[in-house]
Amino acid sequence: MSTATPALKVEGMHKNFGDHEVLKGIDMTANTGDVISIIGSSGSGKSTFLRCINLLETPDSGHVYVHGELIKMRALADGGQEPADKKQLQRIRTKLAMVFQSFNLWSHLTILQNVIEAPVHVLGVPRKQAIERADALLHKVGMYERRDYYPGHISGGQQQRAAIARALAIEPEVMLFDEPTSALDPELVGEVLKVMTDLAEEGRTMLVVTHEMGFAKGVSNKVMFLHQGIVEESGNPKEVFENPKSERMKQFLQRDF
Ligand SMILES: Nc1ncnc2c1ncn2[C@@H]1O[C@H](COP(=O)(O)OP(=O)(O)OP(=O)(O)O)[C@@H](O)[C@H]1O
Repeated sequence: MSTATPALKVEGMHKNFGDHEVLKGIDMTANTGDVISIIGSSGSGKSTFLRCINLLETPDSGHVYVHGELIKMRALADGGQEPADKKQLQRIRTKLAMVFQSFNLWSHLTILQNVIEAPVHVLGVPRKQAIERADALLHKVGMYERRDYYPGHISGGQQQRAAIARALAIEPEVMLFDEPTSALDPELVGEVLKVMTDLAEEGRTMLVVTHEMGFAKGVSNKVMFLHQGIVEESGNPKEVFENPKSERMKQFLQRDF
């Protein structure tokens, strides 16, 4: 058992949308190098959980620690909460890179410009140095040849690989992937999963919301199965897929993916 500070720790996360309680107290620990697949049926709260970690959505309660540092929140009169320290949040967000289902590249910027945007304008990296690093990352994801293209002129798989290079460019401690292959045509899924598998093998810490059971089973070292906003089952993929304990997990696995 590792005694090192976890890369990411979540305690008791709750989130409501109106009367709908979407997250009902989620706990999670990601150690450095963990690749955690978050699986579950549509609407179980997977994306909401990921978005509450980097505060794209504000959790109603719960604690998030990034490398031991608590993201400070303050209570609101209506019972919710909000980030208490904008500067801290901005700094912590640079440690948590997000890759979205729909890529979210800036359409008016070339691929290279997309990748250097945050390093230059948020982190203050000198432009020349940012370009050198971006070029190396674009090589890594097989997108160097397309560095001067605009997102609208390349395939979805290429856009997603560029988005992964953009996420890597801030040198994050944890990468959050929100269904990164769900918007892709089936023939383009493999190229993105290949890049993600390479990152996993390099020892990157990754949380991946996914419907790709091959990835969850074969690449991740931990699996978290959400059902109606609770962690119904979690463990290593072998345990969870080959010897599921909960009836819900058994039913989920019988589905046709
Ligand atoms: N901004 C929002 N406002 C209101 N309801 C929301 C919002 N975002 C999510 N929800 C609701 O919260 C529930 C969980 O959604 P979420 O996207 O987290 O599920 P999911 O497990 O990621 O599903 P999927 O696999 O279909 O993406 C759903 O019922 C959804 O309609």
